[in-house]
Amino acid sequence: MTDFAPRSLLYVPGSNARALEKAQALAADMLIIDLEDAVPADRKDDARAAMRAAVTAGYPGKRVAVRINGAGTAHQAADIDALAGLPLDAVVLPKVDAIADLAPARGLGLPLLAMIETPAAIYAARDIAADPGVAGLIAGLNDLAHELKLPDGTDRDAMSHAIQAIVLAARAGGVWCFDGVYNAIDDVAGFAAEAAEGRRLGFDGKTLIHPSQVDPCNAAFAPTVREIAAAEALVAAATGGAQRHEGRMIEDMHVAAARALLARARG
Ligand SMILES: CC(C)(COP(=O)(O)OP(=O)(O)OC[C@H]1O[C@@H](n2cnc3c(N)ncnc32)[C@H](O)[C@@H]1OP(=O)(O)O)[C@@H](O)C(=O)NCCC(=O)NCCSC(=O)C[C@H](O)C(=O)O
Ligand SMILES: [Mg+2]
Repeated sequence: MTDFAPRSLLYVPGSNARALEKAQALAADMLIIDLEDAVPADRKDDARAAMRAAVTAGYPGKRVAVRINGAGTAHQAADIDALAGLPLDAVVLPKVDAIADLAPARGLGLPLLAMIETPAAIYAARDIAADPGVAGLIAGLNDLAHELKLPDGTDRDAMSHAIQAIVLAARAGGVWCFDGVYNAIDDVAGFAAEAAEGRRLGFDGKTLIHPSQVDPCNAAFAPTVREIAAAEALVAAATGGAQRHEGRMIEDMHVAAARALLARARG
């Protein structure tokens, strides 16, 4: 994968031909073609075939991953077989509860994006993120809410400890981390608020379920004009060590962060 983390990762059901086609023209940084929860059990074979055809035809300019079914399911082995020889950027593994769950996909030789979506996974996230095959963690907050037996519609503040644990584990392991999906596809303001919150919490990007979420997500995770100007001023003013800059103390880590933001802005 390229150096920069994808900001927007759009799930595209492998069983939805129109969505696979439409994804060509969307500005998502990464497509995640889904063979898991979006695909009914009796359509898994069709979805694998459609996924292979779509990936073989290609998605120019986009990174492409496939989410396979989880370890211990009846579907995973056939999913892994279906990935053979495809030009993928990553494989998304759902419901990774322990590093043992990574084993079946290791032979693919592709970066793994491990989904953290159970209480057990929250406690194992540090080990999972430290695994050399893992390139990033993805929060699976629908499943986590279910596993936690949260009432339907509960604010995600109820999962704040778990969400921060995912970011902490990813940073400790030096890998990317991506926020969970926002289910209310018609709630534009709600999506924007949650995407902004995800960035504030330290996520690199957000997983998405609908084309309408792509552009707002890219905007939420891109440096703003104001941030770019502030970073340029900070870098220009930096002399090394602690100093006063525009009414606050800055040190070397602030300069490093400003340089990283500018590099991200240049793409
Ligand atoms: C959520 C949806 C089922 C909504 O479907 P629908 O009401 O049919 O959508 P629209 O009519 O508004 O669609 C408009 C057009 O956009 C295309 N479309 C829709 N979704 C996608 C998509 N994801 N990628 C590409 N294109 C898409 C439609 O085909 C329409 O096209 P056109 O004909 O030109 O008008 C649907 O959006 C959907 O299925 N989304 C993805 C669902 C999914 O993948 N779910 C699994 C991943 S989320 C998850 O598992 C969470 C995690 O594991 C956790 O635990 O939290
Ligand atoms: Mg899930």
